[in-house]
Amino acid sequence: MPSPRRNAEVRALGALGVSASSSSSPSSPAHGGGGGGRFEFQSLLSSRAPGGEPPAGARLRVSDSPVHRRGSFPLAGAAPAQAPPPPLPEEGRLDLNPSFLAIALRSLLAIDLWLSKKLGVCAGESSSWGSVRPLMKLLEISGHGIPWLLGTLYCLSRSDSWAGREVLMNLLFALLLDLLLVSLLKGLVRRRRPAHNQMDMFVTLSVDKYSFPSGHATRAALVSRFILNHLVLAIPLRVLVVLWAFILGLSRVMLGRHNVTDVACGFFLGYLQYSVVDYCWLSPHNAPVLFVLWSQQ
Ligand SMILES: CC(C)=CCC/C(C)=C/CC/C(C)=C/COP(=O)(O)O
Repeated sequence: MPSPRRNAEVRALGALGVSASSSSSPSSPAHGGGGGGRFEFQSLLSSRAPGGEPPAGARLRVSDSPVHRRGSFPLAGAAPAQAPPPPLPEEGRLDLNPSFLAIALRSLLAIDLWLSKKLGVCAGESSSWGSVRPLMKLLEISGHGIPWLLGTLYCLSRSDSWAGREVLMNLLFALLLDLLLVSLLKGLVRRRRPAHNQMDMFVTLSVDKYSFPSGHATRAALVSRFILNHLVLAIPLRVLVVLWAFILGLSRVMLGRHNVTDVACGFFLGYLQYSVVDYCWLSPHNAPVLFVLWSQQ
């Protein structure tokens, strides 16, 4: 009997449109293209007995491709192959032993793309929720880096208390750290924005052609955590801050700017960034240079 684990792996790959062993087109990235290799799940399916006969658990046909037929085992009950197949040459063979983690990640990505497309209801004027698009774009500006940076600088210049200056200086540091980290990650990961996105965003940096992680989501999580921890607000206002962050994140997917994972990871990153800011909290004691402007007045 094939082990349940093997069957599950083969089924999961089938669901993803990947056959466990097949002749693949070199140009097809979904089939590990670029190298023209075949996916040969050797360790899954070819743990043969020393005599060349496959173990009972390996009597599982996963592909009908000619290449695989040559190197695979027949279905249980079918006539056995006349001679054991010659081993595939090492060169040019792409061994792929997908772990459950890899399959889970691929499945997650497939779900991510599907869900993001479904939720992208404001991606264009003609989309099903196209009439809400202007509102979503307004929300987009509310989480943009420029208003937050300029707003913080303005408040800093007007602040007349040390406590206020300290908080604002740390908010400025948080916003700059966020811009830096998001730009670095976008440049490293280079995940393209969804195909249905229209690139009509208000002032962007060059890395903003990439989508992972969502800068709006990191900022929303960072700023809302910052506000909740450093401003004394009535409960309804606190709820409003959390709602703003959540809706801003959702609007990124609805506008077609991001996939769901870009936003989810963005929220997580922004949450972590706040912890870093809190840990490195700047004050006139540990960073007097930053406060020197005011001490001279
Ligand atoms: C000081 C400095 C370099 C300011 C630049 C501010 C700026 C242009 C930020 C870009 C904000 C933006 C468009 C982020 C993209 O957000 P996603 O949610 O689409 O990743």
